[in-house]
Amino acid sequence: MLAAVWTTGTATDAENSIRELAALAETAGSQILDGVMQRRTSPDPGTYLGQGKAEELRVIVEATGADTVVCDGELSPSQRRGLEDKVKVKVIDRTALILDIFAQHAKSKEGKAQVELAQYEYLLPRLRGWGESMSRQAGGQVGAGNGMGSRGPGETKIELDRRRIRTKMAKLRREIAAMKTSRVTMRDSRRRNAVPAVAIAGYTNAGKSSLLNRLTGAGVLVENALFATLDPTIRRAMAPDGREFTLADTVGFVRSLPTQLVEAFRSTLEEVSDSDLLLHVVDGSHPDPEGQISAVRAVLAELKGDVPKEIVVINKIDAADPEVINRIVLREPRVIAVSARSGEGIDKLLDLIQEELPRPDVEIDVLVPYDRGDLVSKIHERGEVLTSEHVEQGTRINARVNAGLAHLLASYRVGTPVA
Ligand SMILES: Nc1nc2c(ncn2[C@@H]2O[C@H](COP(=O)(O)OP(=O)(O)OP(=O)(O)O)[C@@H](O)[C@H]2O)c(=O)[nH]1
Ligand SMILES: [Mg+2]
Repeated sequence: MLAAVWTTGTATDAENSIRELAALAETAGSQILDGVMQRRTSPDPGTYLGQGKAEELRVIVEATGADTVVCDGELSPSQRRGLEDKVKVKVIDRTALILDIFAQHAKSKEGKAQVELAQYEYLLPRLRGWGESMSRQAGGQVGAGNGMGSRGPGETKIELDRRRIRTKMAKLRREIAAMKTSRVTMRDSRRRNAVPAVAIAGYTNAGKSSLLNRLTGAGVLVENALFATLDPTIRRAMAPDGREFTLADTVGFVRSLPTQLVEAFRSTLEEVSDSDLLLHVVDGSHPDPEGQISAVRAVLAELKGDVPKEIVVINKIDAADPEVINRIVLREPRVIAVSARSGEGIDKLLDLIQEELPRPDVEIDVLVPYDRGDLVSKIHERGEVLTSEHVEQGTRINARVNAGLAHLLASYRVGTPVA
């Protein structure tokens, strides 16, 4: 059963919101039986829904045999307990639901540690409330089986006292920090080789992994499910002019992403803020793509550091309303419409990426002998070739490269290089 209190925005916003909640609950593996929605200035402090609506919900729960109520918001411990007492089945909120999906999808050691940390963060202030209502309702449906919201360090470890949980959290933070170090080292080595980093970010299910696959031929899992990708995948890609860059697929964003998750996934999300260029993928066929764009930007704004230069990539144009696409194109300064599925617009996207990649800063004029073809390829991969000509003694190239490569090529310089 879904339950939502609708406080601001239009009826369409409220509908989109509950539809997304349904998609999230289905992704977590549940079957939606029904839902109730209530218009109120604010949620009831005791039971989230108002008394009348809560009673209505109880009746539907009984009639349908639902075993869980999922609320579209973050409930205080007492609201959750209050509503649970009323409807007599387990009540979870949107945050717990998202945490549950992340727990199911985390594959890497780092991802698992990050989710576990976020779950503890969510659990800690709720510990007492949950424990009480659990023991009061022992034998009932609450806590029976492994339903939604009970995976990970949930009910089984509930007896752990706060101090032990805090110790565990500190340990997880240290582990995550250590894993971050190895990733930063990898990133630094990419930096040294001056390979520009491009990150793909965007709302969940926008088609980020599909785009990565389309641009690089990587076989990353694509699924019509929310949060299919949790671990960043990084692949090499090539601009039309032959320059290399890395392309990173990242975890999808969602409206009011639980702050515990933003916190726990900070090091992963830094993959985005540390990149040279951001491809912000938007599902053009979604009912509210602009809402998705602002939700993603709100999460990005929470990260430290500068948000990199952004290209808005409107995806799924094969399924989208052209008017909606036009609306977004007019609003965004750097924007392109593509279909990762059909390949439409992908060439133009690659041209745009090439234009926006950081430009290497040293201009060189070199004559490379024919037996150093390796250097010529390096110039093509790492630099921006302005002119290239085959002469008797070798290949004469005028290009922009980074300082490291310019140094490597110093002995092949012709005339005076322009810095
Ligand atoms: N019609 C259409 N569907 C697409 C297109 N690109 C992706 N999809 C579909 O959209 C769904 C989500 O695609 P993914 O690539 O997994 O999306 P994602 O952004 O990586 O999603 P998460 O990792 O779950 O956040 C899949 O069912 C894809 O087949 C497209 O250009 N057109
Ligand atoms: Mg994905």
